[in-house]
Amino acid sequence: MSTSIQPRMTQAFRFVRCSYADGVAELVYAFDHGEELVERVTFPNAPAIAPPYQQAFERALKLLHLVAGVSYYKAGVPPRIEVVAGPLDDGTADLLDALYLHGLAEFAYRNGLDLRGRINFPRGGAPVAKPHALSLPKRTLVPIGGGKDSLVAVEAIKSIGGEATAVWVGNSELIAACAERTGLPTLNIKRELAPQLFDLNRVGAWNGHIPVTAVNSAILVVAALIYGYDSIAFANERSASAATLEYDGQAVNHQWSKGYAFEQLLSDWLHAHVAADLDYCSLLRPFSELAITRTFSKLTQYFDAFSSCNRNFRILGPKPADRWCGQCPKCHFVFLALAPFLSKPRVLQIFGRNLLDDENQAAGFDALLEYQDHKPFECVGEGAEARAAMYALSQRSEWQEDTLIARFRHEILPQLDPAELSLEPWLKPSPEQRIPARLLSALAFFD
Ligand SMILES: CC(=O)N[C@H]1[C@@H](OP(=O)(O)OP(=O)(O)OC[C@H]2O[C@@H](n3ccc(=O)[nH]c3=O)[C@H](O)[C@@H]2O)O[C@H](CO)[C@@H](O)[C@@H]1O[C@H](C)C(=O)N[C@@H](C)C(=O)N[C@@H](CCC(=O)O)C(=O)O
Ligand SMILES: Nc1ncnc2c1ncn2[C@@H]1O[C@H](COP(=O)(O)OP(=O)(O)OP(=O)(O)O)[C@@H](O)[C@H]1O
Repeated sequence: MSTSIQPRMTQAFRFVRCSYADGVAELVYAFDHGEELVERVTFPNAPAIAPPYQQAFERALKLLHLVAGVSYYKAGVPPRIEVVAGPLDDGTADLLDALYLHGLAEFAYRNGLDLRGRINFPRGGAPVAKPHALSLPKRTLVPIGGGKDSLVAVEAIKSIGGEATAVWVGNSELIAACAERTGLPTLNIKRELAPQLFDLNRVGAWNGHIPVTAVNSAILVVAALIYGYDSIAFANERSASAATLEYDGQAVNHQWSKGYAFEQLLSDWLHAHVAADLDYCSLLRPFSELAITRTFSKLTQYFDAFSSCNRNFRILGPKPADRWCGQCPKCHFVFLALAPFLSKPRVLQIFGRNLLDDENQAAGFDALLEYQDHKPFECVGEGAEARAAMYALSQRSEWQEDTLIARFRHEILPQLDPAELSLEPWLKPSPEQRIPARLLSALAFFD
């Protein structure tokens, strides 16, 4: 298939319509009045929507349409945004304005664009009546990403006997294997991007990172109403709220839609628009990456199945041969963050190599430490926690002589304040979280 659209030359991005039938949601977009771009999300074995859930479902579907549009909008970033169904109520417009501005901040920074003042969803629609509780079944959708964080969240919920389903979006066999390994019931939702998007990329559309966690979240809100769940528990860590860098007075955070600001916006929006008893939260919000890797280090049953390397999750591009590419910031960070809590042979067994004994990886680890570089545009912990992990390894005889640890000791450590290198503060939870009362006792799993 080919396309005649020149997205960078267009005047308007249009949310044309969305529909749902027989488990398939169709989300339709267009630039100006050009050809339609249709994304499909398929919910397997979907039962008919129960009548009391109908209004909530329609609102959730509309939100999914608006959120998933970010993949296409970014191809052209035209000056106008139009919603054919009519203007949004102010609360919905606020959510979308924030999501597109902050969720595309990395995209804008890397493409030399400034989206401030450009993203204005049409507003002024009638306010919606606040929804009642729907008496949703007391069970939880736990999204699985194939990496350590969601597996920790699963085990925390299992530890309190919570009823839960492991759910994932997309076709990843790696995620499917992790989901099976949890022993929970599983649910795999399919997502098919409009095929023209790949053609647009080939002919020079704007391209870059999008807030994909927001898209997955909106899909799971729809799923909660189709299948009947009262909560969606992501595994987004505290460190995800920290900006990757500041530029021209704006925080640029690769992980914005994993951060606490987005969690609060979406959770409030759901209570105001969808159902008083549908909770959206992150179970790992109080914890740093290091607190999570410490907990994960005890979950040995997943060591031969998980991978945090995002190259596994490409739709089109090449994937690593053996789960860990060993070259990317996620591989670097997870290696570094797990190592303080495991024996060295265990770490090398998981990754199949010693990334800290390879001088070619120096620049990658320097970026994690924010040494002569900024934090990478990836889902990695804060610079200060990477420095604490590196310091911990530099004090252990089995790691001390490895090339990059030795370099850290001689070159970088003398420039650091020893008072800021302890692991301990990173292992303490912080108070910020939106976890519903029913799941709060799962936090004891991290003690
Ligand atoms: C897997 C991955 O990291 N993909 C990013 C990569 O995409 P690439 O071009 O290398 O290949 P594909 O993944 O096959 O994508 C092909 C094109 O499709 C478009 N696209 C894809 C998915 C989507 O949801 N929307 C899309 O528009 C896009 O044009 C692709 O080029 O580089 C892209 C450009 O920088 C990124 O957009 C791809 O990121 C995916 C959306 C993705 O799923 N990334 C997650 C692994 C990810 O980054 N997760 C974050 C969560 C942060 C958040 O706030 O949500 C994280 O782990 O930190
Ligand atoms: N394909 C997916 N479907 C559903 N949820 C996903 C998917 N990919 C990631 N997520 C969820 O998004 C959140 C952030 O993803 P992230 O990659 O940080 O977590 P992870 O894969 O569990 O762990 P890691 O940090 O080791 O990669 C997690 O709750 C994860 O379950």
